[in-house]
Amino acid sequence: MSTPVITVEHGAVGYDGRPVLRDVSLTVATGEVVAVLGANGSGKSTLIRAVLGLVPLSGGSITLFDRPLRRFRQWQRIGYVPQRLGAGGGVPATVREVVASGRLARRGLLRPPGTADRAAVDAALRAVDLADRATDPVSTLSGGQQQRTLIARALAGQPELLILDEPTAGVDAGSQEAFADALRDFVAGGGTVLLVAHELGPLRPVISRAVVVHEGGICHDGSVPDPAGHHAEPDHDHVHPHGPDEPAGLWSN
Ligand SMILES: Nc1ncnc2c1ncn2[C@@H]1O[C@H](COP(=O)(O)OP(=O)(O)OP(=O)(O)O)[C@@H](O)[C@H]1O
Repeated sequence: MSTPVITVEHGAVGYDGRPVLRDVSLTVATGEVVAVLGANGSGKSTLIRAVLGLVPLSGGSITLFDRPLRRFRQWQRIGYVPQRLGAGGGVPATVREVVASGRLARRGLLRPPGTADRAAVDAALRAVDLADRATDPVSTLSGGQQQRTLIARALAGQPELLILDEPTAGVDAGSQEAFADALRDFVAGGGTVLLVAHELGPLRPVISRAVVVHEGGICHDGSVPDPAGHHAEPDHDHVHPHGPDEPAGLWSN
């Protein structure tokens, strides 16, 4: 069995005393691409925020790279792309500047960027297919390209684990394909991915495992279940086995 990158054991989280996650256990091993699926408000974002230490656990434990979360200090090993954060926001930064900011945790604020920093930024821009837009202001990009800029920023830090909250929500088809390719390359290079998604679309073949969150617990952990109405899609190939415990429809809106 490969090394666990994330281990959540009996994790519980509540907001203002209201339980949102209860008794959640999850292990993500090196090289896996795990999709966290579930209906709106089921607790998907809360789960990944807990893994990142952004919300405290009210019960259970989490380890990252075999270290207890409270003692984990090597945050440069993790790249995080939060939900719907506009990269533009009126800031006149170029795509390259935003991506280069992903190097800060590695090189520190006071040291000027070196050859390795520039090479990592170039590689991240290529990975998301935005090298030709590097000198453009982020505000001139489409929503999907802005999202790819944020993914490139995370990749520029050369993380071992990428955590993404709805990376393809509202993103055009071209950007979704580019993102799927970038994930494939990242995993081929030894990376591990945990992402929240509603629609998998072009990501589906890249996902190695799906975890479905339902009412604060994990109700499915295994192969990617069919979304509600998926059979109606024109490209549905009708070859998926339907297990008895398959929570069809639980991860639709
Ligand atoms: N900071 C917060 N304070 C209080 N309640 C919160 C907070 N963040 C989330 N919640 C509540 O916790 C529950 C789970 O939210 P969460 O964002 O984890 O769900 P989700 O599955 O990611 O939903 P979505 O698909 O809509 O993003 C919801 O009822 C939400 O309203």
